[in-house]
Amino acid sequence: MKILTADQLSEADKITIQKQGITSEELMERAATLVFEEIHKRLEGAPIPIKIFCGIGNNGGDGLVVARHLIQHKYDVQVFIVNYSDKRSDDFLANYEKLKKITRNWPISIKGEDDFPEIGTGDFVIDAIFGIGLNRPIESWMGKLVKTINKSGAFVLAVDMPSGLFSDRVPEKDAAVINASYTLSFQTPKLVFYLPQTMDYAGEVEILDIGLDRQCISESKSGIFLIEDEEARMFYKERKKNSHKGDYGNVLISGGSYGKIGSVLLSATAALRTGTGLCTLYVPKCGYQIIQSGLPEAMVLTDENEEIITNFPEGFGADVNCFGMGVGKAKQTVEAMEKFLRSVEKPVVIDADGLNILSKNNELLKLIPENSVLTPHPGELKRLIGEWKDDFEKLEKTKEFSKEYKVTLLIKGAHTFIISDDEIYINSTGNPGMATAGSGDVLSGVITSLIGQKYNPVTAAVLGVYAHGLSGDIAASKLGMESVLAGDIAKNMGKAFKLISEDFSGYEAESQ
Ligand SMILES: NC(=O)C1=CN([C@@H]2O[C@H](COP(=O)(O)OP(=O)(O)OC[C@H]3O[C@@H](n4cnc5c(N)ncnc54)[C@H](OP(=O)(O)O)[C@@H]3O)[C@@H](O)[C@H]2O)[C@H](O)CC1
Ligand SMILES: [K+]
Repeated sequence: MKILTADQLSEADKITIQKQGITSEELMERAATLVFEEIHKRLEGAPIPIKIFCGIGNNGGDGLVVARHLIQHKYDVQVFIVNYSDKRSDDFLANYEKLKKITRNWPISIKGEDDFPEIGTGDFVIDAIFGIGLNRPIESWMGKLVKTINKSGAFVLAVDMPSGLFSDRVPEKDAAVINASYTLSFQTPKLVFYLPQTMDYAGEVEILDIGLDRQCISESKSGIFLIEDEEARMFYKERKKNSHKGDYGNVLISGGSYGKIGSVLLSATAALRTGTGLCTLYVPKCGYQIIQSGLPEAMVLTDENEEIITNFPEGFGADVNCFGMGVGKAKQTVEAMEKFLRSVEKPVVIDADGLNILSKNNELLKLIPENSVLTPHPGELKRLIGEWKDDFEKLEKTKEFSKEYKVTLLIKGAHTFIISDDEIYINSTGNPGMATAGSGDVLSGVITSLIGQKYNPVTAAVLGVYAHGLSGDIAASKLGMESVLAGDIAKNMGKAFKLISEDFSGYEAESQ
């Protein structure tokens, strides 16, 4: 799903009104009715106290529409108008009048701290103070109101955006921003729902299709995409009946050192479980028996050194190479990596210590073949591209790096970002159970495997991250998050691809 900016959404808003021949009030009614329906579906008429805080713009207008429907369905509702200015929007005013006609319990105006209501843990708060129209930090008594709501312990549902959260920048430290439990957002996801510094404000996010003009959305220029089941299925290529192992890639994974042979074993297991035809590992001598007995399906080549990699096999001719997990940073290993980079022409996958070697030996960067995939976690990324001020700058600097060296980079996290040139793909699968040793080694194996199966490297990275997360979700649904091991992520890969290629209903049924 495409991610649009606030300006693009406002534009789509106008074009929709024009093309569909509706008024903006009708569009508000449509959007906010969907919010009501979602709430009604969950509350099923429960008599809990609902407090709706409405601003005086269109986000506030949405709040008034939701209030009207809830009252008409006999919910216990009190509306508060956060009366910070006289500049009320037309649609706010129209809905204010409509609300007054259906209830004697008129909205209460809040003009300062003295008007703040008591808010308790048992309340259901709807935040409709500001949406995508926020253009400056929330200040004075309004800021205190936001902080009071946050401290109340009530369940907070944000309409479109948590108030105080900008769609295009990170709030200042101590800024007043609603900490929503749940956000129902209109039409497209917003980038800030997925960035580590801002994602917690939104809580759980659901996107409501409010029927904005499809053509306008598809023509809106955006380089940011949320990757969900639909996209993953689009990328997936079925295995042909008339095929053999040579069609699915000859992969060489080089890595490991004494005490870290498990990293390569995990990568290779993941590559084979992702469908690789032939998998060879290049490891120090000490890894030979471990690999042969741990993964008989893999072939092993050993370095002349017992404990570290000091060389790179010449003329092996793999379809794709992966280098780095567990290799350490010894001088001879750096030389081996240089030899590796000089000897390969096709895109490679570089992970872990391979990345740390690159950040310490910048002259190697220009040797990386075009279209290669680099898979850093945030610490490794920082060593590669330098410090960043905030998540937005992190994205910009990563894009610059990607353009300069013509590579795809991952930024691993709760939502892994895949960055290639000017495009950003945000992954939607995965869970905190995957924050475990070796999880990254498995991911490198999956991406390497997909490149070997002739996916282009960007698609391999996007689909690989998605499948890795989905496999982790399957593992967590069986084992519980705490018990997920990296090996479980590799083990469930087939099931993940089965879901991607078939349909997701089975997974939903199983995880309940
Ligand atoms: N686009 C859609 O798909 C639809 C959106 N809807 C809803 O509309 C809001 C956006 O509404 P808008 O009126 O543009 O903006 P807000 O309600 O978020 O804000 C209202 C005005 O408040 C002023 N402002 C901004 N920041 C602050 C602040 N920190 N303190 C005080 N005042 C502030 C600003 O006006 P100024 O003239 O003072 O700059 C805003 O314009 C969207 O989020 C949806 O909820 C439709 O209902 C359906 C379609
Ligand atoms: K809001």
